[in-house]
Formats: sequence, structure tokens, C-alpha cells
Amino acid sequence: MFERRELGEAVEAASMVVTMAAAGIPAGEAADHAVSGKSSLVDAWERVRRRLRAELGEDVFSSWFARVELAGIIDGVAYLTVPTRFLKSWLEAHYAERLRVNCIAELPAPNGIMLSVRQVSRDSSQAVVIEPAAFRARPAAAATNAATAQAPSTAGSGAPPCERDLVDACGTVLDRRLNFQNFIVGKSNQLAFAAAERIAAAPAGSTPYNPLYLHAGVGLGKTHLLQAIAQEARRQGKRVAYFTADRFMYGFVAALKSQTALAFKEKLRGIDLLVVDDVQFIQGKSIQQEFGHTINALIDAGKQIVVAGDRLANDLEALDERIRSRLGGGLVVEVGELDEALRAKILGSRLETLHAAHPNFHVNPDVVTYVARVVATNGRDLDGAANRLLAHATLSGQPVTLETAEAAIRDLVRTREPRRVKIEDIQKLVATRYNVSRADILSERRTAAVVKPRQIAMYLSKALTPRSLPEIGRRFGGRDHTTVLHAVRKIEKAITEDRSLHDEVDLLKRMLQE
Ligand SMILES: Nc1ncnc2c1ncn2[C@@H]1O[C@H](COP(=O)(O)OP(=O)(O)OP(=O)(O)O)[C@@H](O)[C@H]1O
Repeated sequence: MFERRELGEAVEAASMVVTMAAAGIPAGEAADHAVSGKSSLVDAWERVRRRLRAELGEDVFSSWFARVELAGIIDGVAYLTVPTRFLKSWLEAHYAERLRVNCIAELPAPNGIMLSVRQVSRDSSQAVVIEPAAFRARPAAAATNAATAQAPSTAGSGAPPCERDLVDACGTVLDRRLNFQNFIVGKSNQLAFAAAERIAAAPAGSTPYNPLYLHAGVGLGKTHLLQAIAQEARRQGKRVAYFTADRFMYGFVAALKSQTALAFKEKLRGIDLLVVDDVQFIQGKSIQQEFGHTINALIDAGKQIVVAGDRLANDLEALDERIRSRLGGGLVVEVGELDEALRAKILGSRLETLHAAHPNFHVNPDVVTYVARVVATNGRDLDGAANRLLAHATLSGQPVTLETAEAAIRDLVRTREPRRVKIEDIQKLVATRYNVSRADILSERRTAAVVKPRQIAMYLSKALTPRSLPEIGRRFGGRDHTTVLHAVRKIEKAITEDRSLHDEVDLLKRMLQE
């Protein structure tokens, strides 16, 4: 993660836009002022990319930086976006400083950078960007870039984003489509749904389950439920604040820096319902403390809290112990995997929505059953599958059959298969990570700077490829299989004893398999 100081600087600037939005001045205007006269922003961003490419080499650049986009510059902070959380954490862990320095050198961004994950709407073929208010104010050129990068736009299904959005008490944009009516209930989510509905419907001041903590893996509907709660509660006249972890951090750091923390807290205390998504990303000791205080103060004041995370509260190792126990002390509900029947219903509902906007688009039940069977991952992939079927039908002008469906979603199914990892890729990635060359890893050198990455690379080769120990030894400069075995055992042991090494190796694994 970025240093808190940097985050603070960035947040301070971001929050000015938020404040303006709260005061009724559109964030867009604020940002337009901020970027006026910066028509060469695209060129400047291109220069940042050139610098990074020159400093890091083509391989590293294309692995990590090619998909970074400049969303805009607001009050001296460059807002950069990336398509996945994984890429965000990788860049933060390994290249934050380099990215910052180069951005500051070329862009009118003296206050640093802020990195966030681009969110596309559920209708990913239409690729509407649902962003926090501050991000909606992008300079035209950068906005055009982002749109071009994401918009095959064959499957538009409705109103433009501004008509679909609504905003909570703190300026966060909510997505109208993520409501209770569109949420399909099955075995794995019925308890979460029931608790969510109950909380949303409870009169202000009454707190049926406090706090409610929802946890689930990727794409299983946490955000959908949280947004639905926020919207329904808001519709009933309750004062709602909906935060993602990032937005919560912006808010607090900005308030602390500008010494308006009290006002910020007061504002939060004035609400009836606080909803916080992706709590696992709340970082930094003082922010966590503030988060803990806020939760405690709100609960004590009889306000409802709803929080979602990607694992059990107790397993949120980065979070302060007291927050974990407070979150774990209310109603804790897991949203489970989507079974095939539920997947079929979700897909059916998406297809109905698409059909309403595209009356010639029909998908027969056999195809729905087939797709629901093979796209076995999560709701996000089902959205993708529905959009691909529509795109296929629209482009070919043909009805969707089992055969065309199979072709349309093939890449989606394929991307879910584990990627075949090559020993050479492992060596290259590990070498880059530890600042040595691949030749060093293959060499006889026995300095600590080379031995550790070599052993990690051997361990990863054993863990991620079907190669035998002798074969791995041969690929590592003709070493004996006992050397490989020694390395594998050593790293296996080390990662059970050293948490940061464990996380590091885990990150490398995920990157190689992505
Ligand atoms: N039960 C459901 N009914 C309808 N849509 C669903 C359901 N579950 C998931 N989805 C859809 O799947 C997509 C992903 O869901 P969502 O964003 O809520 O996942 P998430 O649990 O928050 O995942 P992440 O932690 O990765 O953000 C959304 O478009 C959502 O509407």
C-alpha cells in the first residue's frame, strides 16, 4: 500500500471534490477547473509510459503497466486505474514509488497518485464505468481513452449511467440496478438476503442485527446486497453512507489532514446506516483505529452498521483485533457459492433484461442450462456470458443455439482453466522480483542474493508445473535433483514460519497463474 502520507495527500485533494459535490457543486465542474488548460495530458501520460518502459524494460512494462490508465487529475493528484485488484496490489507492493516519481515528473500532479480498480458495470459489453464521484470528473482525453479501451458496446441495455445512478449522503454513487428486486435468492444466499432486507426495512433507529457482517468469495453478490440495502434504506428516507474501503480511507485521511476530522465524524454520526464494502482493504493503523471508533460510536448510538469482506472477520489478519471481534460479534453470514440452479436463474434474469432492450434476442432454456453448467464461477462471469451471447447473436444475426453459445463463451470458460505455467516464466518473474538476472538464477553463484530467489523459483516450479525433480534440476543449470528437493523443503518450511515470505510467494503464484 502507499505510505499513509501519500494517501493523505491524494485523499486531501480527492476530498475537495467530494466536499464540493456535497455542497451541490458537481464534481465534474471541480475537476474541469482543475484540469483546464491541460490539453496535452494525453501526451504527458504517454511520456510517463515511455519513461517506465525505458527504466524497466519492455517485459516488465507490458506485464504490469500496459493496462494502467490515467483517469484524470484532480487538484494535483493523478488518478490511475487498473483492471484488477491483483494488479493494483502488485503495483502498490512493487512499483508504487517508481510510478509516483514518474507521474510527478511528467504530469501536473505534485500531490502524488491514487491507484484504484476500474469497475465496469454488470453489462460489461456496454462497459459503463461506475466510479466514485471524484473519478467521474475525468479530463475529456483520458475519458476517451478509457472508453475506447473498454467499449465494444454491442449490448447496451438501458439508460445512460447518470440516470441509473443515485448518490448517498457522502457523495458515493450507487448503482440502481443492484437492488433487491434483481437479486436472485437461492440456498447459498437466502440468509444473507433475509438479513439484508430486514435491515433495509427496519425503521430508523432500530437495529435488527448490529453489525451485520457478510462474507463471500469473489463475485457472489456481496456488493449487490450492500448496494440494495443502501438504496432501499435511502428510499425509505434513512440517511445512508455507503463506503468502499478506499473511499472510507480517503474520507478519514483527508479529514485528519485538514483537521476536519471532527466534522467528518459528526457527519457520520448523523447518519442512520453505515455500509462498508471490501473491509479487507482498510489499511493503516490510524485509519483502522478511526474505523473501529466509528463502528463503536455508531453502534453505541443505535445506528445500523453493515460490513462486507472476502473472508471471516477473524481471518482479516491485517485488521485490528478489536475491529475483528466487533465485526464478528454481530450477525455473521456467509454468502456461499452459486449452485447450478441458482446460476441458471441469475443467467435467466440477465437474459430477460437484455431481451427487454433487444426484443429479437432470444435464448432457449437448453442454452441457459448449458451455460449455467459450464460457467461455474460467479455472478460476474455469468454477466459476461450473457453479454457474449447477445454480442454473438447481434453480430451474426442468427438465433443462439447450443453450438453458437459454446463458441461465444469459449474464452470465458477457457480463462477459468488453470493456466499452464512454464519454468522459464517462473525464472523470469522471480528474477525480476528479486532484482537479479535469469542467468544468475541458473548460474553457480552462491551469494544469498541469488540463492534465495533460486530456491523460490525451484519451489514454484515444483508447485506449479508437473515437472519431476530431476527435470527441474536440469532446467536450473543442470543441478542434481537433491538440490531441488532441498530448495523445495526449505521454502516449504520457511513459508510456514515467515508470514511475509508466505504472502510474497503466494503473490508470485497467483501472478503466474493469472
Ligand atoms: N444472487 C444474485 N442475484 C443476482 N445477481 C447476482 C447474484 N449474485 C451475484 N450477482 C451478480 O454478479 C455480479 C458480481 O456480484 P458482486 O459485485 O455483488 O460480487 P461481490 O461478492 O461483491 O464480489 P467482489 O468481492 O469480487 O467485489 C454482479 O453483477 C451481481 O449483480
